Amino acid sequence: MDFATWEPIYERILEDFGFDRTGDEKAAFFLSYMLTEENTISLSELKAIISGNPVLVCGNAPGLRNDLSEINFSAFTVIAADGAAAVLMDMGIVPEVICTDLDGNSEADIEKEILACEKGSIVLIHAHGDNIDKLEKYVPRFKRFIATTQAGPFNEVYNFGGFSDGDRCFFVAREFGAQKIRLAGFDFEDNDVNPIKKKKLKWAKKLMGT
Ligand SMILES: Nc1ncnc2c1ncn2[C@@H]1O[C@H](COP(=O)(O)OP(=O)(O)OP(=O)(O)O)[C@@H](O)[C@H]1O
Ligand SMILES: Nc1nc2c(c(=O)[nH]1)N=C(CO)CN2
Ligand SMILES: [Mg+2]
Repeated sequence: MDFATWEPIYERILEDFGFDRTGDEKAAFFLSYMLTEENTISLSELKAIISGNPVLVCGNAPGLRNDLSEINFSAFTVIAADGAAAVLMDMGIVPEVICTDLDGNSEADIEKEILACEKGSIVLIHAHGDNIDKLEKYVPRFKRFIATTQAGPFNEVYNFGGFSDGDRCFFVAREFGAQKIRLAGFDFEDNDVNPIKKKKLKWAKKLMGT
């Protein structure tokens, strides 16, 4: 999605949450300074594993494990949203792609994302106004990654659309030409979550058009 299309949606999201665009821009700038020639993954590598392939996008709803029990993993490129990566790793599956803002459920989950990266996952690390501390702490531990922002893209900091980890996975699958997208671990109506998460799920549902 080009930024001109995303920007009005982004502005509505900022207003709804009371988030500040400047904070997102500062975080994106901070992340951009952590990119080197060695730790940057090219978009062509990402495209090569998505384009023309069926993609399984995994959210981290409580039903994820159950949903995954029906999946033939060899038929899909797997894209995992933050905590969903840890669930997959615990099942012995290394997702091909992970979208994360590094604020998953626990430090143990982040360690599993770092391990997945070592085992070949392409990790899209997302900068926003509320995760600069996490970027500073964990980004140096990722061997290779792609930097993303929800504000304006610049240099090698990309915006493929989407806000929370799950809907960003979906936008990445679409942007890079997935042949079809199957969802696992998405429960937009989950009431067993805090009010902010509830609002994020409401936006995810809207953005993913379900
Ligand atoms: N019922 C649900 N509870 C939690 N996550 C869900 C649910 N349904 C779908 N998801 C998706 O799973 C993604 C990963 O969830 P998880 O709780 O691991 O990460 P998170 O880091 O807290 O998410 P985010 O940072 O995007 O708020 C979310 O971004 C969301 O889009
Ligand atoms: N500024 C800001 N942006 C976000 C935030 C957040 O807490 N603050 N959380 C997200 C997904 O959890 C995605 N984007
Ligand atoms: Mg997260």
